[in-house]
Amino acid sequence: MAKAEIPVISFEPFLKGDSEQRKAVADQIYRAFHDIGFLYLKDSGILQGRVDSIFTLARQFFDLPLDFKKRYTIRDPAENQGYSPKLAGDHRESYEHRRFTNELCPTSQELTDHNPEIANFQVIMDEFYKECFALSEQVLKCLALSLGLPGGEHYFDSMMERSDPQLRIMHYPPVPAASVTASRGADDAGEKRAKPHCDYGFCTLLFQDGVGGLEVDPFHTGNYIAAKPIPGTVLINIGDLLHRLLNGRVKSTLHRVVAPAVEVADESGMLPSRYSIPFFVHPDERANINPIVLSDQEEQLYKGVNAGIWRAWRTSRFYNVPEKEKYFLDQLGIAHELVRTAIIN
Ligand SMILES: O=C(O)CCC(=O)C(=O)O
Ligand SMILES: [Fe+2]
Repeated sequence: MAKAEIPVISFEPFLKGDSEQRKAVADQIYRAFHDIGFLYLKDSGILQGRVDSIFTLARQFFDLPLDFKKRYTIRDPAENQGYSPKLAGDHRESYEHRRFTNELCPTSQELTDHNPEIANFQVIMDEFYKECFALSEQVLKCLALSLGLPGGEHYFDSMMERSDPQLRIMHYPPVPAASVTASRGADDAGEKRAKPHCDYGFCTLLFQDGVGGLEVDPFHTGNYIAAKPIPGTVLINIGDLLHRLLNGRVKSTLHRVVAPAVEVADESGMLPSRYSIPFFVHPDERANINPIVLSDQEEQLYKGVNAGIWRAWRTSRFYNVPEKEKYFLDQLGIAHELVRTAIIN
């Protein structure tokens, strides 16, 4: 069994090196995704200053009055754009930003009326989005290169050209330490901020603040390990759709977010808030995700699915809309299979 440790990989030789160096990085990346489904990428090309400014923007946005934020509430789970107040079971609020659809994005005028410091929300989100998008394309190239997929490193190009990933800014509000102690069960690491789940797209780039709490269950045995924030890195993990497309070669791994230890409570008994910024990479919604087999002996482990219906199914589930969830699941025709984990979001 592979070691339960999330590796730190430098991307620089891939970005600046010759073909041999690029292949060596691609192989390290594939190995990490194969073994554990998570890795930390350093020297990714995304500058820390850019990451810091998006965290500042997130804090400013979530500090706005709830009534104001609710004006931009997500209307349709399949569209998945806009603000989302705390959902049952989780302790977080979020805002989703897309590439092509941002009707629920507050304008600079609307924002500055409330806080003169938050101008250019959309511009800053769009710029960060572009950097995350470009990095995710490079990471997919690594997988294609390492596995020798048809078309070489361009294997994913057609699936990404019109793809519409989602950049989420997320705020976990402070938690009363007393509630964490009260809810702690024998095998419970404390009040959960995000329940255990696998991501459902191709892969996720995650930026987190210094508070910590993200945990990963590498072998789905219930033995969670901490995915601590490492400054200057991007944490990247595989989602269910890429696990399917690569016929199980890379792992979509369970993870959750727990509250900090009660010892770090402030004098009023509150545990600190937390901010995180995931970029969920989804392929073009028209793409058919047909598990790839690389030899005559290899069997397809999963049925092919349409990427758009898959995403609509999983977002309906995430936002608790059971009738839509059932509708899209029926269209996929995979009810009998219900992915590899019992717990999904
Ligand atoms: O907040 C985090 O660190 C992780 C959040 C997460 O896993 C998710 O939103 O899918
Ligand atoms: Fe996640």
